Amino acid sequence: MSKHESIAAAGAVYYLFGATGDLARRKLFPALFSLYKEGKLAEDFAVVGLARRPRTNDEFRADVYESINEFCRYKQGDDETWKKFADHFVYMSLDINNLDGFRELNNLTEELDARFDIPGNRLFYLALSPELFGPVSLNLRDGGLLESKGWNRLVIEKPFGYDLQSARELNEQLSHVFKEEEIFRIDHYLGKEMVQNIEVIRFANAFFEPLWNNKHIANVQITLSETVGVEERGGYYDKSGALRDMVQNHLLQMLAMIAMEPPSRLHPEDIRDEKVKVFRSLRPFANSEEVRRDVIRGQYSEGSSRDKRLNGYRQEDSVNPESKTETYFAARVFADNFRWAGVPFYIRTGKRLPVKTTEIVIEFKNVPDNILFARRHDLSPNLLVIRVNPMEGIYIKINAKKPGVDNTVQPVSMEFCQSCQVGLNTPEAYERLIYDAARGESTYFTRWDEVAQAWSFVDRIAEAWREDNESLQFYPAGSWGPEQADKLLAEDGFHWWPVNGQDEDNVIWISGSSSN
Ligand SMILES: NC(=O)C1=CN([C@@H]2O[C@H](COP(=O)(O)OP(=O)(O)OC[C@H]3O[C@@H](n4cnc5c(N)ncnc54)[C@H](OP(=O)(O)O)[C@@H]3O)[C@@H](O)[C@H]2O)C=CC1
Ligand SMILES: O=C1O[C@H](COP(=O)(O)O)[C@@H](O)[C@H](O)[C@H]1O
Repeated sequence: MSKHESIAAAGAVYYLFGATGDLARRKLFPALFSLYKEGKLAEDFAVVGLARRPRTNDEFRADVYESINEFCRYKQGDDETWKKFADHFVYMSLDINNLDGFRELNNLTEELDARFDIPGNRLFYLALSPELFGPVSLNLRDGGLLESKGWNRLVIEKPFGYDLQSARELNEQLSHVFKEEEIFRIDHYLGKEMVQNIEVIRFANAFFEPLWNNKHIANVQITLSETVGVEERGGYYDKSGALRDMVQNHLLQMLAMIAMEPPSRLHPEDIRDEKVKVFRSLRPFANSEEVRRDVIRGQYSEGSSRDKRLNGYRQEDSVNPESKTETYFAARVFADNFRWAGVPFYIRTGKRLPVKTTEIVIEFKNVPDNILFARRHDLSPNLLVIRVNPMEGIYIKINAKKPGVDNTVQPVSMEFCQSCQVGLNTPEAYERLIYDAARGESTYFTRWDEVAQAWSFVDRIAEAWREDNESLQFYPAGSWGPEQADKLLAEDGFHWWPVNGQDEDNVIWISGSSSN
């Protein structure tokens, strides 16, 4: 057996619903090609692109070729690899609502099984708008596509519902056709290297785990900031807003990874059980006053970045000119459990902020007041910063003696820059997630009870906002969002730590990256 064969996922037919769409072009084709290049897809697979638009197989392969050229971390390179890869791709025009089309798809599948020696495994990837998730599942069943002798898996994109009620209805529809263990709900943040690294940083380091509690941690800050505006996605985003688009999923998932107890076994269900416990312990907002006190809701107005004028949200195409949708969200959240009692988690996300970054900051409590240092110097708190995106790495900030005779203390940062070591060529989240789904590894997919708990937390906020016409704050595009988000921390004696170490002029950097 060659090295590659030992890591390849089991052969399967991959049905890519939404094959002419944006996600397929920017993420899914490139991810499949990278997996193929690395031997994680052997030769016993086929990809069927599905959408309504007509395409010949050759036209479809040309689309895939262009997408890889533009977005893949591996370019096609040698023609031989590309030709072999492209040969596995076929296209079929299909309307989700046409059951006969699914029967035809079943016939095509039999041909592909025979041609590529595929053992009857099926992976259905729904890169479609969410209202089609239910109908596709029913037609897959009624069209006979689930009757093969191998496994069936459904990979489903976000958003999973609009609120708890609609998520329940969707889940109910899917559960008539697929078992929970066959459903792989994507949250692409769980596919990111540094989000997966949280478990290792926490549970494989004697430095951190003993301190990982309310005795030693003062607060946790999670920032997911974006420079982009709503772009062409107004149709979707104006109904969703930051709360549903980013908080219900990515931000709460990262919070759960930080806050969860160590699982008793490294089994997907044990890990997901621990995350559910965190969601259950989130203190629900009791009424709209509490939401007003602890949650900031903003929308970008006209502004600028690097001398470029930027439209306000309401001026964007396909957005209601009187929209009250939030493009910024910040909140103070508590997990009411033994480990985290009293520790605020500050979470924020926004569009049209000054930088694109995702960072998690763990701020430790200061050492006790002592005659040696804490009374004589203004000590900076120790920080552990996990850089998720786009730079990957961690740094810790500690206090050290400034060289010289006057015995002063200065902050020193020690950095592990993962991006500098492996370049910007780490696997994309979608590569990892497609590979995991093909291997039946569900750890980094969200289970139904996690999704439901996250919705019930978020729904209380949405409900309070529905009645409230005043809490929306406007912030200039290109700024760090409403000032109220700073006040939220100031009330507790904290401040947002600058992202990317931006104002760390006084910090000495000790890098763990370049010499390796
Ligand atoms: N784009 C992104 O970056 C991200 C997207 N997502 C999620 O991924 C999903 C897809 O998003 P995206 O690719 O941007 O959407 P697009 O609108 O770009 O693509 C939608 C796709 O669905 C197909 N489609 C629409 N109606 C039908 C139908 N009745 N029958 C068959 N095919 C149909 C379209 O093809 P045709 O018109 O030819 O039928 C097209 O291929 C959504 O759930 C989105 O929320 C999640 C995270 C990021
Ligand atoms: O799911 C989404 O995520 C992207 C941000 O993802 P990233 O990997 O680029 O950080 C966000 O722009 C989009 O609105 C949202 O739907």
